[in-house]
Amino acid sequence: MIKVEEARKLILTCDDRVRHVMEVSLEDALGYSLAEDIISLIDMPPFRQSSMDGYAINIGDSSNYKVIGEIKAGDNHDFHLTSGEAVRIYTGAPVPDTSNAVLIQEKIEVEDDQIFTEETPDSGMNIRPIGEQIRKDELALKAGVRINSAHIGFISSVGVNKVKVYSKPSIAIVVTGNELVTNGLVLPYGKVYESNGPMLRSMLASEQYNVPEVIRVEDNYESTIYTLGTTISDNDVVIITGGISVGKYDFVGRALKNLNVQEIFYKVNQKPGKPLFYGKKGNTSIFALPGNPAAALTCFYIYVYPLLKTLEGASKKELNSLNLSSLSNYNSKETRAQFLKAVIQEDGVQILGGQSSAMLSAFGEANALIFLPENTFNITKGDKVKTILLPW
Ligand SMILES: Nc1nc2c(c(=O)[nH]1)N[C@H]1C(S)=C(S)[C@@H](COP(=O)(O)OP(=O)(O)OC[C@H]3O[C@@H](n4cnc5c(N)ncnc54)[C@H](O)[C@@H]3O)O[C@H]1N2
Ligand code: MOO
Repeated sequence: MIKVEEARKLILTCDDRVRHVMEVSLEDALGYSLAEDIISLIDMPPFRQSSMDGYAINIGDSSNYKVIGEIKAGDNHDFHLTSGEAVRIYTGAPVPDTSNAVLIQEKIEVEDDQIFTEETPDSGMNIRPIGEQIRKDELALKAGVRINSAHIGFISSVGVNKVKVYSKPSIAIVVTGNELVTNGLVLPYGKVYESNGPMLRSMLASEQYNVPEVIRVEDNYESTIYTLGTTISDNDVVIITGGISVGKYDFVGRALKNLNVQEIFYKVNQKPGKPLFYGKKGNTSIFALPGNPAAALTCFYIYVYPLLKTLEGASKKELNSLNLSSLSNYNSKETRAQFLKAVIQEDGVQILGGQSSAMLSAFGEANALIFLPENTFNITKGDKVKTILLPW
């Protein structure tokens, strides 16, 4: 059985396919990874900008200033201020070249066209210099950045409205099992509601992937071969759940062999998710996740997620992790590496109850997975543990 660390390395290193680049408008760019550096088209801010509502002054010798005009945000007129003169100004408005400070209005007394201040103004105060954030032709975002909403705002502010990005992989979800019933229908004895499909679809949606319809396949060798054969030839990534263990009616492994899928690894020394399979056929990556729902979701985060990020050209491929103090004592006889559902609190991380790979209730409560390496039998409160942050 392969170790978690080796399996993760294989995921991150075994893909060398050429990625397709396309140009999208900024409003469609959320969740795509940049295929090229973004260079600022302008200085930002483009002019000396007031950061407060108040008075732009030309610092004089006394605390009195004469107000000679007004500049609002968006105005395009300049004033020539001499020492001791001021203009009324508002946040975001251009500060005249002849002004060297902005006084906030709360600290000003006004009488007709005269203002008085008790402040001793510092040169440059409350004025954002030209290019304070970024200069024209400077690097705004590096290729490989996965575009979030802040990036869209930032790129927009520097005048860029189209970006080159890598296209997203096409993904199929196949769930296997005679026992699966669509949620909303009557549940006969011996059956369970199909939950892996909706869970993985929503996971893909939340990460801005194209969301496929879930494909169902019964526990039958021929139909498993047929369904997997077509989905593998039509997609970049196929995510299968269930039927990958060793039972007589677990047909996924045998079907993948029949379809000449190259096994990269099968079975990882971990809990949950021991029977995880990862393989390739041509340029298609195939994951067979264990059917147990919490095992499937854990394997998604730890293995499928970094592969998807690799395929879409993102430079950051894995979930963030921190070393945090455990708030719980934990004992186990497990020799496999473990991923434990956990909640990060202000002063550390708490291990949740309900760790069974068949149970999703604790996963819903969790915001992190604690990773315990192989042969970790005891965790004592205060021990540092590797804590992987879930992206929700
Ligand atoms: N003799 C052994 N038996 C098992 C082993 C083993 O090493 N030797 N490994 C166990 C482990 S660990 C896991 S995990 C499971 C994985 O089995 P499969 O991947 O073949 O999954 P299934 O048997 O098809 O299903 C397991 C469980 O999950 C439920 N399930 C499956 N798909 C869905 C779905 N889409 N929605 C909701 N629930 C689903 C299914 O009904 C089963 O209860 O094997 C152990 N066995
Ligand atoms: O790999 Mo299984 O997930 O321990 O039930």
